[in-house]
Amino acid sequence: MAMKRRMSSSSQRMLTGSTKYPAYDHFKNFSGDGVFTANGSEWKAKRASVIHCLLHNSNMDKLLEIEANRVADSFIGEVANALEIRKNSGNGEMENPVMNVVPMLQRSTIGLIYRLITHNNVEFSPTTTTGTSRKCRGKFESTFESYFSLPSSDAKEQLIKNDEPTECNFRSKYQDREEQIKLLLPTYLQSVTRIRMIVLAQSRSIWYLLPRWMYRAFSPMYREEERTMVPIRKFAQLACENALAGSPLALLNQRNSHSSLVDGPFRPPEISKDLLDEAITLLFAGQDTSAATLSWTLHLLALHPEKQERVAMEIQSVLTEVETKTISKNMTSRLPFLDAVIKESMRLYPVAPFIVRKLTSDITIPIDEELAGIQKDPKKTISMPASTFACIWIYALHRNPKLWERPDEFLPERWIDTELRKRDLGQVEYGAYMPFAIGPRNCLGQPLAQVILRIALARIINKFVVLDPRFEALQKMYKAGIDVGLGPKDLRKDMQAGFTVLPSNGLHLQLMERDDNM
Ligand code: HEM
Repeated sequence: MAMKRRMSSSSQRMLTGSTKYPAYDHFKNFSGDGVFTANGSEWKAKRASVIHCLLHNSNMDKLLEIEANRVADSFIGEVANALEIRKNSGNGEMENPVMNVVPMLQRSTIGLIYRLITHNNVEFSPTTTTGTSRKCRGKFESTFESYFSLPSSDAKEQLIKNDEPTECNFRSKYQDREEQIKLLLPTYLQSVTRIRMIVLAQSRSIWYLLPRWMYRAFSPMYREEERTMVPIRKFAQLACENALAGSPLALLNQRNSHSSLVDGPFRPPEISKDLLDEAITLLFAGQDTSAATLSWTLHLLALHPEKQERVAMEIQSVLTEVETKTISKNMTSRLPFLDAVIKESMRLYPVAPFIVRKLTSDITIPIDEELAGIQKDPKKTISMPASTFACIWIYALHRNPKLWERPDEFLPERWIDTELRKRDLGQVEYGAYMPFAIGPRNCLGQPLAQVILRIALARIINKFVVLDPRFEALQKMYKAGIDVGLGPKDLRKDMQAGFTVLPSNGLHLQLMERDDNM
């Protein structure tokens, strides 16, 4: 075990003594100089500001609970809508239509992050008429009203960009922008899906090695990137303009770290470039990763109905006890199997599958775990001098058979109290598990993501049985005595290449309402 620990801790050492500069310069056209791409003291100041304004925002915990429940409500509303459309189009007899849940999850999660950072109450997906968000709102009425209602007359100053409106033009301006952002949403989501691929393609091309000005002057890829960025910047700009006082974006706007005014062709001069870059970063980081992780988790649960049933029973027992439909952050601590399912899904499908850093000092690491006795044989190590670019392939680390028992299996049980747990938790401690990265540049949104994923998944699984029609067909054949030699692992989806990964060609599932859902 000691040897194994030393091996996995090499990634920890690389991440501690390293910088993103200049390895992430190809992200700069996308996230500019936001916290994701900034470096040195500028990055430190930005990270401190974002953490302060986003995570230490008063009432964040309550808002997060409301919003995570609302992700599920939006998703449930989308499913109901899709079923209705199918019924009206004459396919009503088809009891269990197959639907691509990825765009549904993308729309649900963008609503969450948009509202969290702007406090502007826009709904991007259709909600259920019996939606629990309404009940939830009742529970946190005062919080919700103060943060999310249309501003009343004395709240005029709440907009960041306030050109002294009268009551009347204030309302219409506000509603116009709300309308604009809803219209822009489909194009925004298509564009962020595309930009993930362009940025990755760039990092794999000759342009990555050439000066940035050459890329901008001569590369057709740059022109495509610019075209793709137009709706992304516009969406972020509207988010900044719609942000209400006290919201993370409004608070960031007041901080030195984010208030430099730089003019540009795509933004009004009132909004600093720094704020716009941060809005682009947070909207993407908060939406894409959560939607992708929820998609992969539903994918795995559909291929493992017995694990899905165990999660459903666990949720049901907690909900029955407290007689509510909404899930609170506290309740998630009583859902250990759900927690294990999410951890295991992020082990098999870390949605940011690799990260890159430039080393700031020389390091020596063992080249293989069996060779980890470096003191005995110094030749079996590899030295990496300062300035080396090191890529940590998180996906491979999470599936390394020398670090994990049965690495390719979906085994949530490994995170529960068993022999496996003892071993695998040891690996976590020593850096063999890092879906949120580790070190100073780890994910700052991790505390939010943990709550969002748990609440949204619990609500969705409590509402629906999630089925993969391919797996169902396989089961039927198996019952009929036809063995085609395929198992759940063979039905796993490929990852669509991008700097974050979604299931390739979407995720087509059947969602069947649970008879016993509360
Ligand atoms: C399932 C959800 C999430 C996963 C798996 C995830 C994963 C990651 C990973 C692996 C990194 C390091 C990337 C790199 O160095 O290349 C990162 C960084 C980051 N994440 Fe997340 N993330 C998630 C959700 C969020 C959320 C909800 C937010 C904020 C709303 C967020 C904001 C950020 C930011 C700002 C950084 C850059 C931090 C820095 O460079 O100092 N993430 N995330």
